[in-house]
Amino acid sequence: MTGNDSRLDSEYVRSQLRVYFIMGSVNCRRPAAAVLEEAIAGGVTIFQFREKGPGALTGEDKFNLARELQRICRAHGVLFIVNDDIDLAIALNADGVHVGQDDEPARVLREQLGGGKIIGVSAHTPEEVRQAIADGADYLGIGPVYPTASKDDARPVQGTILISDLRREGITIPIVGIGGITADNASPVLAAGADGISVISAIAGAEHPQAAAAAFARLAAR
Ligand SMILES: C=C1C=NC(C(F)(F)F)=NC1=N
Repeated sequence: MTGNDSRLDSEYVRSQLRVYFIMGSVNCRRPAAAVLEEAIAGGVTIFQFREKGPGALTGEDKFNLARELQRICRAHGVLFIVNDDIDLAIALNADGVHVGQDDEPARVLREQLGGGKIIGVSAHTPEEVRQAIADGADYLGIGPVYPTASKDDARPVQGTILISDLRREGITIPIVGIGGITADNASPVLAAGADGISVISAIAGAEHPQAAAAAFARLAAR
């Protein structure tokens, strides 16, 4: 039994971040469960359920889809993370949550979620990074690295500069880059010092999600 505020080993978290697939029903061209099965077969290492935007499911439909996608992740040993919806994460005993700057700080969430859960925080500036680390985040989502169509209120595109600045300053917290990442532009994100790349439409919107995921897995292999 883990204590209410116990944290997973940082190196374990880092190892799981290589190919971070994020999606909800609105991102998929075909049923989300089929897309997730393909993405996992292609080699994604961690999944985030992010049911957001016009047409997103709510209530019981959202809960049922989340539970179906969690079942698929568990069947393949892939971590299942919930975006923003803490109550849903608790109800499903998800492996963790990912929150933005306008959500509760990581230390509060850790109490609510119980021990042994992963808490990821979006950070866009050095100040947000410092605060998230102080609050006990397990990893940071930094971006948008490139222009993105997946988030209509994205912050200004920043390239890989903040990622490389943090590593140059010796900040070692696990980091994933996010925002407009494709197989053609993923390598500079890893070269800048990110431990993984996170992807929505390049996999969810692909004609063949398994092949798309496999391309990222090849790029992200150590
Ligand atoms: C806005 C987001 C920023 N980063 C990430 C992650 F890739 F998981 F770190 N997920 C999000 N939903």
